[in-house]
Amino acid sequence: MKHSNAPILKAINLTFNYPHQELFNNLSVEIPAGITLVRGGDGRGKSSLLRLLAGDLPAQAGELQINGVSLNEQPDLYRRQVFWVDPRSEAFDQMTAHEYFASLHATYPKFDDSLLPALTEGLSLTPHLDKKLYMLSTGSKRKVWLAAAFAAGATLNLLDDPFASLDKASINFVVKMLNRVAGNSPQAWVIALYDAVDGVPFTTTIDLGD
Ligand SMILES: Nc1ncnc2c1ncn2[C@@H]1O[C@H](COP(=O)(O)OP(=O)(O)OP(=O)(O)O)[C@@H](O)[C@H]1O
Repeated sequence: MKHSNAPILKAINLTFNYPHQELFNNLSVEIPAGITLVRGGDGRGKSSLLRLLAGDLPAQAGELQINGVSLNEQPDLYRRQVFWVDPRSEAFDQMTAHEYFASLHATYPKFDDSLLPALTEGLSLTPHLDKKLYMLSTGSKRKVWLAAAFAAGATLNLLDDPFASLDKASINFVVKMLNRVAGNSPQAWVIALYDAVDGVPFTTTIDLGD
């Protein structure tokens, strides 16, 4: 048996539709280690698919498993394997970035503080670490989520439009980090984008159409 080739996430016959917007009917996908691109035009359901995989949006039918742990049967254990933040979240607004990072240890036992100085430096976040998140610009707040993702050590990492609102230097840094984590074989990274970007080593594409 080649365990290393087993998919990290299995979605089986997922169905999710909004009342006036059909999105997914019996969608089955397997996500391996490495970087998976979820691509699609405006409104094709990229964000909704990430939220479904995170266990944030409940599917109307179907099954999700990460390394054999079922979202339906063991929701807490499933969610602890996932790093996901809705980029527009205001849930952590009263925390500083430092406090937010510290709060993640409870959920992610592999959260690696030793990575934070290089991550915050690479994303030019260092001057903002002691500000409450509501004080940060959209781009800086998105950088906090990105730094957290790269430090969390979660099995499945879901990034919604990770280059949005970022300056060029930070985009280059995120591309560099994605190249680094692409080889972390127990980890899967799922990245929702309008289209592929140069320099990111995608291994799999889930195409939601234009
Ligand atoms: N809460 C909701 N109620 C009803 N329809 C919704 C809701 N949220 C999203 N939709 C619709 O579902 C579709 C998919 O939305 P979603 O945000 O998942 O798409 P997306 O591919 O991420 O698009 P974008 O990149 O434009 O955000 C869109 O047509 C959107 O208008």
